[in-house]
Amino acid sequence: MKNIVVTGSDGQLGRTLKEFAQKAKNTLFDFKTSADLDITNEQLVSDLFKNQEYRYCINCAAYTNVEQAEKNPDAAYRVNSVGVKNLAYSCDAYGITLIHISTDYVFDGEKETPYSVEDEPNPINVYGKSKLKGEEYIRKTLPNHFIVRTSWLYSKKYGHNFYRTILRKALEGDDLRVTDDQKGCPTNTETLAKFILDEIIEGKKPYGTYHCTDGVPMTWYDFAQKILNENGLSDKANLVLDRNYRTFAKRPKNSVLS
Ligand SMILES: NC(=O)C1=CN([C@@H]2O[C@H](COP(=O)(O)OP(=O)(O)OC[C@H]3O[C@@H](n4cnc5c(N)ncnc54)[C@H](OP(=O)(O)O)[C@@H]3O)[C@@H](O)[C@H]2O)C=CC1
Ligand SMILES: Cc1cn([C@H]2C[C@H](O)[C@@H](COP(=O)(O)OP(=O)(O)O[C@H]3O[C@@H](C)C(=O)[C@@H](O)[C@H]3O)O2)c(=O)[nH]c1=O
Repeated sequence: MKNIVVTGSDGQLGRTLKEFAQKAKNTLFDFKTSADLDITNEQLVSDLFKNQEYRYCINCAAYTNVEQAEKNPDAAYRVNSVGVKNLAYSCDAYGITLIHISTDYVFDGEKETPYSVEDEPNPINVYGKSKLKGEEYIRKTLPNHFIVRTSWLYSKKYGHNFYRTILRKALEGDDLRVTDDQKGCPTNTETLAKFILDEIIEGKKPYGTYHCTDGVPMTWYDFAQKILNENGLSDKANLVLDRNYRTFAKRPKNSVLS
């Protein structure tokens, strides 16, 4: 029997894992929302991990608001760096394997070709820097870890993401102004959940860093077009290419992961 705790379980990835967990055999899942377990509270994390017999911790908890992170870096670092450090520390103390999710935004986007796990990170925004720090704490303190970087994550059903924002705006009849100045691979949370459960946990991959995406590079504008097509809204919606779409945070021009 595998005992798995999932932190940040009310986010889009956490909720997808919860759905998949219903089909998993020989596995006991313990889903912890931010209200159940605040990963920034070292004592709470330690007390929980000490008293349970977890074999894995899948960390889906994160500060993911890229724009807000620029305005409130402390909040982003607290969750994405200090919170992750707390998890790594307690995982090490109680013999738990940490499966941690990271991001394409650890790269600066200056490379012309896809980024491999061997490429040197160099984040250009606060969110990316805070996530890289989290990765570094894990590598420093915990040998038994998996760091899985993904990109442009979306769920059609749960949470806040580009897919659901574009769909909502289109259905409300808003004009869609979307940039094409970045290239990345949109990734469905279902792909990532399967990778974690089937390939990492069941497939027994060696510890280390992995990239997991849906493997089809595109711009945000291409992605918006795809979302409209998929939902039969291409003719009705007004999608406009807007290279001046204003954002506070810098984002990597190319963050395609190989
Ligand atoms: N979204 C994306 O496009 C991408 C995400 N990733 C990474 O994938 C992982 C999953 O992301 P995703 O599911 O999209 O994220 P979401 O923003 O959907 O969910 C994050 C969850 O973390 C919780 N959380 C925040 N702070 C804490 C805390 N201190 N303690 C415990 N829980 C907390 C949130 O709870 P609450 O809402 O209550 O604050 C929320 O339920 C993250 O590591 C993210 O960095 C990587 C690449 C792309
Ligand atoms: C909603 C919207 C965004 N955009 C632009 C802004 C930005 O440059 C780009 C993406 O915007 P978003 O704010 O939706 O996505 P963003 O927050 O940049 O998404 C990122 O989230 C973090 C958590 C990650 O780890 C990354 O992999 C990535 O998915 O598209 C438009 O041009 N038009 C729009 O209507």
